[in-house]
Amino acid sequence: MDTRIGIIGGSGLYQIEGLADAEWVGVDTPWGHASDKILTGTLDGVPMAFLPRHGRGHVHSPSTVPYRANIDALKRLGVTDIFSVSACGSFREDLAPGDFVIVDQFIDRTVGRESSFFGTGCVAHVSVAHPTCPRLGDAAFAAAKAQGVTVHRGGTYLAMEGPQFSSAAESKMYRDAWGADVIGMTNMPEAKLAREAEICYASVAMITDYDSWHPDHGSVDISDILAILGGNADAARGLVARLPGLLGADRAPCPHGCDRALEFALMTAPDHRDPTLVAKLEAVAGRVLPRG
Ligand SMILES: CSC[C@H]1O[C@H](OP(=O)(O)O)[C@H](O)[C@@H]1O
Ligand SMILES: Nc1ncnc2[nH]cnc12
Repeated sequence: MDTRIGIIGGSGLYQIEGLADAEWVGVDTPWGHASDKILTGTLDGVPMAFLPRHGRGHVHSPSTVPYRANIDALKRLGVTDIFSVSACGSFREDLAPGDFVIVDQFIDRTVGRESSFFGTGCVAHVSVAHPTCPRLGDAAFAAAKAQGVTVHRGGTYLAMEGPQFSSAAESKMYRDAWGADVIGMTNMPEAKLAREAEICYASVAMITDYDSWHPDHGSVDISDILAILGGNADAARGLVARLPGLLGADRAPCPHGCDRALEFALMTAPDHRDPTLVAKLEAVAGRVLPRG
């Protein structure tokens, strides 16, 4: 199988440079429009697909990002491995603004977002006990190190609904009682949907602030975040540019099974499946859902 790397760029990362045969392509999905067109091309001989999560010009809020359409569109383009890049607040003194964290766990506090491709007429249960792919995490960590940024391997990302930032009480609870390391508004349900679509997923958190718990730092403020993001954009693009060289063009099956997540996940008996939903699932679950 061939590698195709998908990059979902978060706040401050709306395009990447250096792709050969670069082209912004629109992809139709049964889940609606993706956040934007997708920038396709190759880098070091590896096919790439870049999607700005909020759209160019930052049109979508964390709550209105079309997460299902985004993952479906990347799957349709043949993406095998997704790297998410996100701005995040920090709950730890040693995760300082400007640092990168390779997230490996999530606490999902989002509400009211469509968080599954499956449902009535085609029920499936995938495991997200380990929601990120260690192979991609290793690559992101190595790329960040080579880029010269301060990077931390592993951390728990609390996904909140937003768009408002947390209260000081929430911030302290997430940190002290729940043990979260970083906070953002977008990696859920994105990571869950990538797992359902059998795409490996890793998350690079760019720390922009100490949220609102730190006694020596004021409450999180968007102007501080933008200043850090501006300084980080080149490092994020440099990290991305190193990924094709680390992953290579040929892809073996994922040793952690991300690309076989649906193997035993389907619950609905074949003769009870809703043909309309099954048709919508063609891209993300066609491997395990043969159509008559
Ligand atoms: C610009 S601060 C808040 C905003 O930034 C993060 O988005 P992303 O994960 O796409 O980088 C955060 O989750 C909020 O959506
Ligand atoms: N403190 C914070 N809370 C939620 N999302 C963020 N994105 C960047 N900083 C954040």
